[in-house]
Amino acid sequence: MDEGTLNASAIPIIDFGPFLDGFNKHEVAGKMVSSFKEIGFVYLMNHGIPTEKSAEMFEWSKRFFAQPMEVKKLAPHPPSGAHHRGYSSPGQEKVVQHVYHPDAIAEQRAQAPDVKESFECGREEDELQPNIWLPEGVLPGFKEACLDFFWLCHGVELNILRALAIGLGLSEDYFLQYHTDPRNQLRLLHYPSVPTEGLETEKIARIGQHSDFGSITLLLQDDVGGLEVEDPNVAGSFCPAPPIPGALVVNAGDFLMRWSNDTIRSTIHRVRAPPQNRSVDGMTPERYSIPYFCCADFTTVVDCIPGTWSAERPKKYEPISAQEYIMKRMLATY
Ligand SMILES: O=C(O)CCC(=O)C(=O)O
Ligand SMILES: [Fe+2]
Repeated sequence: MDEGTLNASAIPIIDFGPFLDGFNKHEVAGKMVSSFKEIGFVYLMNHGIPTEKSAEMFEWSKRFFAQPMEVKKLAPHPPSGAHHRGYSSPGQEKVVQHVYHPDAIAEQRAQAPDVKESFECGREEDELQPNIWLPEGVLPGFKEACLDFFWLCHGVELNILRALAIGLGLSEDYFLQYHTDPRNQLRLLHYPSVPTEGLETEKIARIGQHSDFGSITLLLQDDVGGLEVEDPNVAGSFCPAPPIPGALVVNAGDFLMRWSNDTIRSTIHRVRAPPQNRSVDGMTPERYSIPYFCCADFTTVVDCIPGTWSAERPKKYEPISAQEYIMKRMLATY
């Protein structure tokens, strides 16, 4: 692995409890924004997702991925990334960073496919990207568990957006006006056990380096490890973001970077072999994670927030339509 100048402790651990109970909102909000400005990631404790709820969701994820391939394919992800729902088998999706030409995408995919499988869902009423479930009677309870978890994460998202607004000196509900019609995506990820050598020699990837597209991402990971975050001061140098029991990893996506005129970072990250060699017989153990991608309403035009730009510090980004940006990036991954 690359030698980073950051270490695990470079991503601050913040107790969100005093924000939620109103005891010390401004201090928590300030710490979160500082950390988003420095590294784009935080570990949140007391975030509002009860431990038993995340444990249950991981159990459902394991049950889903343990189904035979022909069963999982009964909820098939469509061939295009524009309808990002249902099951994708290993190699079907390749996450890329601002690569849009089909030949260039094909080349990256051939070099190192992402060896992961995933299941994506949104809210049930999303008419633009309808959910794709297993047929009735197959894995009963799975759909309800996913939808419950989707809404639980949405509540946590709104609280984090409130804190970020306060930390940026805006009114508490500033970002809420752009998050009224959730186009969010709950993703179950399973990285099967693979030869460690393949990961080390980069012939295979777990997830290639990328920034997230939306406002913020909430991420739960199991205890295997392997998530790495780019050192914001040294391009190409990565440090581990190891699992911390009970913590929710929260990172800023491209929209927050653009809203804040590049003061908040949408940091590049990837998943590789876990830092401690955990191979057994040359195989890296399987890994499960659950990201929840929070997106701005598709009608939003994401533009630099007043106060983040001036004659001396011009806007770095043109205003963009949230829907167009998300679609452009998703199309490049399938
Ligand atoms: O599996 C992980 O820990 C990270 C996944 C991720 O970065 C993504 O799906 O965007
Ligand atoms: Fe990501």
